[in-house]
Amino acid sequence: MFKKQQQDVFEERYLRFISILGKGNFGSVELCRYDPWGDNTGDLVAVKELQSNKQATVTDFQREIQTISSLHCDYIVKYKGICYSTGRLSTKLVMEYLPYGSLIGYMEKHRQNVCTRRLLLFASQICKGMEYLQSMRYVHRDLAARNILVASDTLVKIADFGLTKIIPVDKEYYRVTQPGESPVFWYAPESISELKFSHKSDIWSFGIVLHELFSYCDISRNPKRVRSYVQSPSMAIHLLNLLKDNWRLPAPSQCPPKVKIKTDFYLIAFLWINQIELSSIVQRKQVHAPRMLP
Ligand SMILES: CCc1cc(O)ccc1-c1ccc2c(C(=O)Nc3ccc(C)nc3)n[nH]c2c1
Repeated sequence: MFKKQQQDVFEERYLRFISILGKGNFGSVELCRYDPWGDNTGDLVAVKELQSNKQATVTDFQREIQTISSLHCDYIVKYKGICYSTGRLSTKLVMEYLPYGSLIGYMEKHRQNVCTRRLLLFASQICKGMEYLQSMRYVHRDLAARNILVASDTLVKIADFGLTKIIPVDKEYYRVTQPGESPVFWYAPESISELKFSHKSDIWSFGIVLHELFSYCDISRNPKRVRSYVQSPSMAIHLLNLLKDNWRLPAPSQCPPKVKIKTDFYLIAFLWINQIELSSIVQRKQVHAPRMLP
């Protein structure tokens, strides 16, 4: 079923369940310790098990494993391997464990200590992770602060590749057949209206992530027009009409003037399209880029 490399295969008998980390696209994520010596010195890992055996989900899960195992980037959560249950009744995806959890939870806990420089550092790391994904012709399709994980106070990584698709060589976009649970608030207009996904729609989602970042992931700071995250079809139509009337998310109120780009808060995403390093614009704007910015 998968190309097996020795270090990729984990033995179920050494995978010790610790706790549930969360529930994502068609699977729950568990914190486990892979402890072959049985002395609690093994590594902590994040494990996703396929919950349902619907064929379509099995195929999606296999695609997720093929996708994540082909990605090697400092700003993307690292694949560690797979674990077959006895009798191969189920397969588990084993990933590196990031101890600080999602960006949303991190901001709730550490918001007072996160300055503009750190937000720009996180934005540039997400940007670089997405540039790498784009270079591999992948479209993430679910880029949102909830799918950004925090490895340390100075490092974030892109996670959850359950909806990721590869753009065919002869095409510029991927069109999905069924909408599924659509996080429309992060969707570009063409993704809402035509289920079309491309590098450009990922960049649109990146713009929404920037808004989340500079709102410190505080949902109460969203404009009244699109407060609810309800994924109802009527919400999708409402949002699409707003966007067609050229309404855009305003830069968050507490966004520092130095970062608030006059033309459009999406300028940072524009830099991505043109492969311009965020750090160069930050320096040009005399925004004191964090020392950590490469
Ligand atoms: C295995 C599922 C998956 C699939 C994929 O394609 C890409 C990434 C992941 C993934 C998802 C979640 C995590 C986590 C975490 O949730 N960590 C944490 C830490 C602390 C707290 C409070 N909550 C949470 N760590 N590594 C993770 C990798």
